[in-house]
Amino acid sequence: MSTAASSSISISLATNPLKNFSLSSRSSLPSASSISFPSRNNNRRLILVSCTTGDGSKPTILVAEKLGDAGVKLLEDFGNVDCSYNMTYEELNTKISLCDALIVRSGTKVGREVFESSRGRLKVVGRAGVGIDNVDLKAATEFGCLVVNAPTANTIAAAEHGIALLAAMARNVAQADESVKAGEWKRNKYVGVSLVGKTLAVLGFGKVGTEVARRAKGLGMRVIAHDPYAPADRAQAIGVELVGFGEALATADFISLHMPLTPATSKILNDETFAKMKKGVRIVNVARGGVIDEDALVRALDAGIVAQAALDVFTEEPPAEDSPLVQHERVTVTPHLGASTMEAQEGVAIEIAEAVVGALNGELAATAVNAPMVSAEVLTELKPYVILAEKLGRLAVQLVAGGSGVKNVKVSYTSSRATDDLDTRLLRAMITKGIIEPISDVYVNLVNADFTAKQRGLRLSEERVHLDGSPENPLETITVKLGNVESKFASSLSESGEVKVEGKVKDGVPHLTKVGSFEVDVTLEGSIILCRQVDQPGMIGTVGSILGESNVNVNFMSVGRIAPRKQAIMAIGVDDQPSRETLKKIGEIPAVEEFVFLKL
Ligand SMILES: NC(=O)c1ccc[n+]([C@@H]2O[C@H](COP(=O)([O-])OP(=O)(O)OC[C@H]3O[C@@H](n4cnc5c(N)ncnc54)[C@H](O)[C@@H]3O)[C@@H](O)[C@H]2O)c1
Ligand SMILES: O=C(O)[C@H](O)COP(=O)(O)O
Repeated sequence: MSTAASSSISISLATNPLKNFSLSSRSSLPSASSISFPSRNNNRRLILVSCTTGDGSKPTILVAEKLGDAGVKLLEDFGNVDCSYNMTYEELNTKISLCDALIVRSGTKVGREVFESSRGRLKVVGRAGVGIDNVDLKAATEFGCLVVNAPTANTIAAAEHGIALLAAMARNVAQADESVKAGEWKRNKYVGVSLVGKTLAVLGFGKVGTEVARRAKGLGMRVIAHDPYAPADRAQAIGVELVGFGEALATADFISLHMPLTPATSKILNDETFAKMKKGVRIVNVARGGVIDEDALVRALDAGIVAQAALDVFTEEPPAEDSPLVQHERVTVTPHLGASTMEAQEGVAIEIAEAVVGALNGELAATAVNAPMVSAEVLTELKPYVILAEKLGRLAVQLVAGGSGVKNVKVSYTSSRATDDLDTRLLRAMITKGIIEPISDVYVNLVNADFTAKQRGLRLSEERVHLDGSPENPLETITVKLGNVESKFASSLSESGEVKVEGKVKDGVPHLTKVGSFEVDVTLEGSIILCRQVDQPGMIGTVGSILGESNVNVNFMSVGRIAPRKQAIMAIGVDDQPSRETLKKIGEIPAVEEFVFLKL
């Protein structure tokens, strides 16, 4: 048992002390213990999103497009795997309500209807590849569904395909092949152009763009690149000059596209931008069809601005058979083969299977697309604070009369470390989870916490307060205050009228250290009974006996008081849920002015 004196004397108590008690619980909630944390030496396991199925049954993983055998095997070792290729959108929407995870490539649209039809069961979408333009990320986030991709395993394959198309286009390989097979021998017609000494503009200097640039340098080309987000030193290191978009267009003999399809890059090559290119430019696209206005490309080909194009990707896949672009004599096409090497497909399958299994285990792969990433080291250090954050949110909301009225949340983090060192996204998400879940049937995780808070009109403001002292711990205290609410336990109100709870981590264990203006000290395990009483001898014994008689195990007790024989708060940690009858007996102790039972 520990006793703490209140640091603040001015507590406003109701003139007619409330004698109330309330049972607040939601036993079906996922508990903080379902969150798993990475070991320090496993860098791939980075953050948490509680994706576990909850009832202990094996998860069902729907694989909607051909996935390499090694990946399927990994999935089968973990869950029930349903490989259903070539489903219609309607079939997918029907099946999805029975699935915990879905794995797709670029050929499956994962729209809002998929998340709606899953009715909350779908916890992770794995994109076996890079581009996630076929997944409705906004809808996924709203539904708390994690999206992971496999961003690295097909980089080389895509770059090699880009180079293959570049060389094939320059030397008319596809056209000449078709001609010879048709019985012709037209050596003069298929004279090509050389690559050496020509300028290649790489648009999108990310993973694939960089590998294309490296290979093009090896072919003796001058390589420039445009990418507003690429670091200059990476370009410099391989002898590539980063230039503005206009300069890239105006100087390139060849343009190779390697940016993602986003609202900003959609139809980035259009009538206006084609007009700025060198006459006779040649274009390769292994990124996404949508980055080119395909009608404008046909016009530019016909006008002689673009001499040739080599395309692996199209706005609609497959494109219409009679597409003037596909049928154009000076256009070389492949059916989205960039990632299609044996090696890349095995790699992608393993990469995505590991990420999906990790997510279903309650971890998050380093390749999360719609959730913040926190390094393994930070996560390990923050682990007890994450639990503290959720429990403080859970306690605070249960202290509010009619908890659903909570709109204003103020969170204060004190730390003796530099305040900008503290990444609070994880803590904020867990406080939100703690506040929202006890008063709704919404499942909150790291993916949808901010969205859910916004949707419910919950305004959460955070402040980081620097304390002098040893920066050994990432945090000293976390305080959660709920403003503009009425409390069902008047003593939990701060001087400024907010429901206030404060906690800290002691020896790795989260503790409640303050309620309103009263200091307490109780571990945040099991459930808590808070009693306000007139401080007098025998109170602890009286309450302890009532609980003991009902076989309720007390794990911790703490009393915080204003002054001897004045108001005090007794915090009692209990392992078991007391019956209503037991709680009623506590409420009937004459010195008890108000009390509340809170489930963690
Ligand atoms: N054809 C295929 O089979 C195939 C295979 C792999 C990748 N891809 C596609 O290739 C593209 C690139 O893949 P990656 O792995 O290199 O991705 P990446 O994220 O590593 O690189 C994309 C780069 O594009 C840059 N970018 C974003 N907006 C831009 C803009 N407006 N202008 C210029 N650059 C911009 C980004 O800063 C980033 O550096 C993606 O669209 C991906 O889907 C296609
Ligand atoms: O974005 C990608 O990874 C590529 O376009 C590959 O797509 P795929 O998985 O459909 O081959």
